[in-house]
Amino acid sequence: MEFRKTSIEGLIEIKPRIFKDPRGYFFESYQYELFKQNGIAEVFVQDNQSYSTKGVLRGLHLQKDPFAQGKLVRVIKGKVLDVAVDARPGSPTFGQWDSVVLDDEQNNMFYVPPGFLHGFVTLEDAIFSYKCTNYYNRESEQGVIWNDSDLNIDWGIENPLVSEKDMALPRFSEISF
Ligand SMILES: Cc1cn([C@H]2C[C@H](O)[C@@H](COP(=O)(O)OP(=O)(O)O[C@H]3O[C@@H](C)C(=O)[C@@H](O)[C@H]3O)O2)c(=O)[nH]c1=O
Repeated sequence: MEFRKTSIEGLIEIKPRIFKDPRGYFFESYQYELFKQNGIAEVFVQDNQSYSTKGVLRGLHLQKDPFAQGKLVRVIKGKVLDVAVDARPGSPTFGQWDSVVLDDEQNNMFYVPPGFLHGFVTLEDAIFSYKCTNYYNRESEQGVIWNDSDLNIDWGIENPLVSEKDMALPRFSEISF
C-alpha cells in the first residue's frame, strides 16, 4: 500500500496493492496499524455509501466541531473526481484545494482530515463508499457552494446535477470556520 502526500498537509492518497488472479482480485482497503504508521491514527466509527449517476456533484460539505469528521473515501464502482478544500483556521494552505480521480480500477482512496470541505463529481455512474471518524450530526453540517469563484475549483463539468440543499449553500468567504 502506498501513501502519497498531496499539496496539503494531512491530505493523503492511498493506493492499495491489488492481487489479481483468475478468480478476480483482492486488496486490503483498511488496516489500522498501517494507516497509523502513515499518519492516519484516527478511529473510524461510521461507514457510508451513496450511489450517483454520471454528472452528479455532491458537496462541498463538512461537519463543525465537536462533530468534525475525517473521511476515508473510495469508489466501489465507477469513477469520480474527488475534491478537498482546506478550511482549517490558521492553516498555511487555508482555502486551497486538491483533487484526485478515484476509480474501480486503481481502487485508490483519499483521506480527507477533519476541518476540510469535501465533495465529488461523478465521471461515470458511481457507488461511493467512505469511513468517518465521527458520527453524522445534522446540526453540525456546514457547506460551501461548489462553484465558488474564490475557491476556483476545476471540476471539469459545466452543469452538474446538484441537490437543492447544496445549491443553497453559501460562499467560502461568508463562513467563519
Ligand atoms: C451524510 C449523511 C446523511 N444522512 C441522511 C440525511 C439526508 O436525509 C440523506 C442525504 O443526505 P445528504 O444530501 O447530505 O447526502 P450527501 O450529499 O451525499 O452528503 C455527503 O456528501 C459528501 C460530499 C460528504 O462529504 C459526506 O460527508 C456527506 O456530507 O441522508 C444520514 O442519515 N447520515 C449521514 O451520515
